[in-house]
Amino acid sequence: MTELTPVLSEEQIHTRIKAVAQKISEDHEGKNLIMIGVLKGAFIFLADLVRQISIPCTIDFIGASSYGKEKMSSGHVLITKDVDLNLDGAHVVLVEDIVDTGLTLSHLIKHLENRGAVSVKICTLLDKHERRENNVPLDYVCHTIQEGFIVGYGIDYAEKYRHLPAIYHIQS
Ligand SMILES: O=P(O)(O)OC[C@H]1O[C@H](OP(=O)(O)OP(=O)(O)O)[C@H](O)[C@@H]1O
Ligand SMILES: Nc1nc2[nH]cnc2c(=O)[nH]1
Ligand SMILES: [Mg+2]
Repeated sequence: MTELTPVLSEEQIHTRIKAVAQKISEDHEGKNLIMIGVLKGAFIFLADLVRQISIPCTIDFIGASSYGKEKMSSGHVLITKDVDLNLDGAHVVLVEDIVDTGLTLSHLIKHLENRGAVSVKICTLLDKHERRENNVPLDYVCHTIQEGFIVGYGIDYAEKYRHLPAIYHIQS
């Protein structure tokens, strides 16, 4: 039987989003800010985060998938959709739902720098420590968790549970 245990409520998520959005806005005052969400998992987080940003910014998405994984990362990152905007001279905030091994991010940071971004900062909803392999610098972190498999608020297990408004541990 599949069991969902609450980890973060909607209120806990939104309180941190407001604080992090304020910090991103302060740090990027006067800069060409592009907020880039990593599909699919970050789609809900990005939508809530940008509505709390108080300076002008543009928005885009990049599609990435660590293929072959169910609850395991395979070690390969595939870019399934590239950014459409021109990144020359841009200050990018790359928005992730969860950082686990760090593999997806380390691949995407290099890719965005190669596309011409002046700076690439990382904003993640969840920083999960358990399986970190790549030491990526996380500039804006909403919540830290140690272990377990998470679903909800954009984050899936086998494409299910993304629609849940809060965050849960899943056990099957
Ligand atoms: O730090 P890592 O070990 O690389 O794992 C984190 C990535 O894994 C998940 O995406 P996934 O590739 O499962 O695709 P999805 O966003 O479409 O669900 C999650 O959304 C992150 O993007
Ligand atoms: N759904 C889900 N995907 C992940 N990808 C890397 N870590 C996780 C996790 O805890 N949950
Ligand atoms: Mg993802």
